[in-house]
This record gives sequence, C-alpha cells and structure tokens, in this order.
Amino acid sequence: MEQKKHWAVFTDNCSKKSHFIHRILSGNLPVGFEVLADQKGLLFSKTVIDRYMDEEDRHDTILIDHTGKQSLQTMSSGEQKKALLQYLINKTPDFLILDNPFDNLDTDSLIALKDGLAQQQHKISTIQLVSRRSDAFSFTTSTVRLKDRTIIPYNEKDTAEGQVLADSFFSAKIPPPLHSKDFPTETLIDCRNISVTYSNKPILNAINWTIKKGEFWQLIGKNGSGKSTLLSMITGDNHKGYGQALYLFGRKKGSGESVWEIKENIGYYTPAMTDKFSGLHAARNMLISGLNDSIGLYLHPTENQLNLAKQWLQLLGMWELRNVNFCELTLGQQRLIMAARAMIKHPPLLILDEPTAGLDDRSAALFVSLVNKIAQESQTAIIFVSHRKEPGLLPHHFYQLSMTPQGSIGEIL
Ligand SMILES: Nc1ncnc2c1ncn2[C@@H]1O[C@H](COP(=O)(O)OP(=O)(O)OP(=O)(O)O)[C@@H](O)[C@H]1O
Repeated sequence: MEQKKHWAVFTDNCSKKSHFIHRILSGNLPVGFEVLADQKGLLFSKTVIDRYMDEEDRHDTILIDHTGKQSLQTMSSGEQKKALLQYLINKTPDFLILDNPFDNLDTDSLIALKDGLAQQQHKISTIQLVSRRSDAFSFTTSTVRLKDRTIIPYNEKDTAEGQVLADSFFSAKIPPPLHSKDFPTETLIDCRNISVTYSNKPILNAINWTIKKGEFWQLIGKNGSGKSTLLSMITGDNHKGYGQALYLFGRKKGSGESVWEIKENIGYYTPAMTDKFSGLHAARNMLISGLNDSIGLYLHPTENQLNLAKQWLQLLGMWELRNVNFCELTLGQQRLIMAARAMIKHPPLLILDEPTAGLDDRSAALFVSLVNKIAQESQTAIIFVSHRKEPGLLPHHFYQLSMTPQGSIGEIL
C-alpha cells in the first residue's frame, strides 16, 4: 500500500494559519506539499464547528450528528470534535487539515481522537497545525514550521526557550484596583447537593463545592462531565440553579438577586469571548473596558483609569503596543490583555475557562505565569478550567467531576 504523508506544521501566535489553510485548500500548494495536487481536502477546525453550529441554529436542523439526534450547540466540545471528525471521514477526503485538533480535549477524548485518526493513516493524509509539542501525531512523516506565511524547517530549540522566558517575564507587582473593596464574607460560592438534568439525562449529581476568598482552584473533568454547566450555575446564568441550595456571594440563588449583582463579583474570560471579536479597539481600551464590564471601550477613560491601564500594560511588557488594534495583536498577547481585563477590578472571583486553548507552548507558559502571579499577589479567588494539567500552573486545590450514569459527581483531589 502506498504510504500516506502526514505533516506536523508547528505554528506560533504569529503564524498566518488562515492564509496557509486557504492556500492548501485552493490548490496553491507551498513547496513540499506538491503531492496534494488535485486531491480532495477537508478542514477540521473550531471555525468549521462554529460554522455548522450557526447553520444548524439558523435552519433549526441537525447536520453533523450521525444519529441525527443532537445539535452541536448542546454537545460538549469533545463531543463536537468527535462528531465532526466522523462526519468528515464519511466524506472520504484524500487529506484532512486539522487545526489544533486536541484543544479543549481531555486525555481520554484526545486518545480516542488520536486513535481514530491513526486508524485512517493509510487512507487519509493529514496536515496537522499544531502549537504544543506534546500534541504532534506519532505517525507524522514530516515536520515543518509556519513562520508568518512561510514554511520553514522545524527547529526544536524554538519552543524549548518558552518556559525559561516565562518564569522571569513579569517582574512588576500586580497593579492594585482603583477602589479596593473587601468582600464581606469568607465564603464566595457554596454549592450544596446541586444536581442538573437535561432532557432526563443526569449531568451533575449532588455537587458540593465551597469556594472561599483567595483560593486557587483548577476545575478538571472529562469532556461532557459538566464543567461548563457547573460554571453556568456559579455565574448565575443557568436557570436550573433556582430552588436549589446554591449560594452565590452570600445570597441564595433565586432570593431576588439580579444576574448583574452576581456578575459584579466575577471577572470572567473564555477565548470564545473574543474568537469572533472584530471591533476596532486599541489594546489599552480593551483593558480599560474591564472597568465598565463591556468588551471594548465606549466612554472616555479618566486619568486614573489610564494610569491603571499603563501599570498593567507595563507589567505585561505591552506598553509599546497600547495603541495597536486588539485584533492585530498575536493570540498570546490578546489572551494576556483579556486576563488582565478580567482582573483589573480585582473581583472576588476570577474564572478562566480553557484560557490556554490554541496557544503555543511559549504563550501558554506566559499566561500560566501571569495567573500564578495573580493568585500569589491578590485576594481574588481563581477557578482555572483546563483539561490539560497545565505545566507550571500552581493551583491550591483541584475539583474533579467524574462521570457516572447518574450524572457527574464532584471530588476535591
Ligand atoms: N442545553 C443543553 N441541552 C441538552 N444537553 C446539554 C445542554 N447543555 C449541555 N448539555 C449536555 O450536558 C453534558 C455536559 O456538558 P458541558 O458542556 O457542561 O460539559 P463540559 O465538561 O464543559 O465539556 P467540555 O469539556 O467538552 O466543554 C454534555 O453531555 C452535553 O451534551
């Protein structure tokens, strides 16, 4: 049997991935990829999932799930990826371009997806765009790097320097808030026997979790174990919290509080907030907008606000970039700005939901180093949600959701 080619294309946050993908799919092949001429290629990426999700939503239909039962919207990210891969394989492509296929995947789903692809390795060529070294397929036959728009040879040393750089990067202290306000009670969040069911399917089963001031938690659990569902209870967004013993910032859910009163206490960031963001806002204004709880600044900032933004930008090593449009920053820089934006008021609780997804090793290491610093130097409690044990992250506690047929149970590790 003819051996199929499998490329690992290492990207960093300056790589022009869309340009590269477009070239490959339109047949304008870069040097080294000529064997793909006249072959049928398909793209596996988060953008493709988002596109199908929009389409399913607009036409009220189900396109991807082979059982025709579940919409993409209601699937966990792992379920979405499995469903998309199967859907693409069924279309019998000659090659697949996989844009960071393992982001947001827990270890088991990652192994299942890797196995699924390995089984196809003699039938389908793959071009894996990969930002973390540990993610490259074992059956890769050729490794290159995408530098800006150009394919160049891969050099191991380029990524190895990331950790060293991150550890000594942030030298200044975390800037204090403009108005410091001590939260009156020690306990911020108290979930007592919280359960959630969707269409008779039990998702969360009797969750007990207390989060106190200044604690640093990592929330872990397999894809579909209910992490997002649990977060939506904590942020007050899920109506299934009513009538349960859910205490958010000292008040029982459903005791007359507004969602805004809950959210005032939370700094929140998940990459989906800016994935589709196209507004024209300078980096500094994006940061300051965290003071007004908007994404992008629509009011004139005060002297104090400008001064505070300066301190943050200097800490992040991005003062020179203050007037650059947020959308033009690298992915790693955008994430640092958004973490700082969520933290700028020093809220009692900071939630970071899969914040390193899609980052290269070096940018992920920088992000993790910033979060550790926030945990060390502030009174803010942190929930960091991530499937990977992020190298270098130093949470005080792990809260793990484990799936059972009666819904996920929670456990402090
Ligand atoms: N609105 C909904 N209707 C029906 N099922 C839902 C809904 N929202 C979530 N689910 C289901 O609940 C389960 C838990 O989903 P959730 O998104 O909370 O998991 P997760 O741990 O965050 O997953 P991932 O890590 O993949 O993002 C999944 O099986 C999902 O399909």
